[in-house]
Amino acid sequence: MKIRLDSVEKSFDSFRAVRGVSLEVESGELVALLGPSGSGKTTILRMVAGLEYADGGSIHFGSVDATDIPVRDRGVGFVFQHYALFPHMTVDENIAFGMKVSKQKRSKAQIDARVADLLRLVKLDGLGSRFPAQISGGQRQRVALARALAVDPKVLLLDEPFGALDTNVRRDLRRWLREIHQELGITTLFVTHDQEEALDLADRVVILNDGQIVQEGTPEEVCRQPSSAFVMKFLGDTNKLKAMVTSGVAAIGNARIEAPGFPDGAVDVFLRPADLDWANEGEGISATVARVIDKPSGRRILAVTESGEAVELDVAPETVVTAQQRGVVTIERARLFASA
Ligand SMILES: Nc1ncnc2c1ncn2[C@@H]1O[C@H](COP(=O)(O)OP(=O)(O)OP(=O)(O)O)[C@@H](O)[C@H]1O
Repeated sequence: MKIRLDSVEKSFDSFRAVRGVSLEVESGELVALLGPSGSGKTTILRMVAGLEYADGGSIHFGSVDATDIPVRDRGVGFVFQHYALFPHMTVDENIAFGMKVSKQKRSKAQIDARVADLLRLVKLDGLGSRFPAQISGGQRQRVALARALAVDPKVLLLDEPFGALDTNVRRDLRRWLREIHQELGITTLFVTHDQEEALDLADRVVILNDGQIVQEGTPEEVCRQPSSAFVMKFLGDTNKLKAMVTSGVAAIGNARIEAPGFPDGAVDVFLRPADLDWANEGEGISATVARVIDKPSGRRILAVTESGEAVELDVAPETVVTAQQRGVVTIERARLFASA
């Protein structure tokens, strides 16, 4: 089922939380809404769910205008970070709950069979008679997903479903969610403020700031072609350095970066740590090492340029470098944006 939002607006008193958001989620697609805290992600999801009404614009499910359809008739399943399971019901009973109260009548045998299928799907076979307090946080969120799927939703809405879990469990769960999505193909809208999670999981990422979409595209598109300094900074660690453009070329240290279309004058150069390297001499930005931090994936050098700007760069683990050493930061890739 395709979801289409057309110029959707939502204000709380005089505060415009969602400002003219238009968005399409194709049938079977998994789209992540990604943005900093307060950017309007949850409000958009709640409007799609029917838990909040839009002040303006429209929301379509397929060809049906769903804007005024109440939540129970929208055919959506949702999982929220703190949408707790019913503590007094077993895992089986939690999963069966939606089917028991649904308008669509099912026999006990049908419900039991469906619960068993879902338990297998979320890899919790054998845990059906436990209570929520007797399983882990990650397992609870898997039960919450099984419960959401039990009533065959047309659309699945997930709001930071793994937000309260630790990093390793989150990583496992998103791989698992990706597999389930591939198997079931339900149109899914996933809210997160975690860039890695969005890029790892989604077919398409929609980046929000201040209630507006600032960029959307595949993970590859938004990573390779960030449309603004905001997106560049939001998607991952980056250094911002000043450079001067003359005749379409930006000069930074003794390195030169193509700057087509930029007028002469100051420009902001954004450099990801992984797009920089360290050399004893050569073309680049002269700097002095302030600190070296060893990480499982390599070494991060914190350096200071001759003009006093801090630069962080990720280098291979075998790079020989020590604090106070002078050298050159070499540039493999850079992004330029008009000076802020
Ligand atoms: N019921 C409400 N009453 C008043 N203001 C609200 C209400 N719900 C949300 N807001 C405000 O609307 C803005 C957007 O909130 P929303 O929860 O959609 O953001 P978010 O991007 O999901 O943030 P987070 O990642 O922190 O959950 C925020 O400034 C928030 O304070």
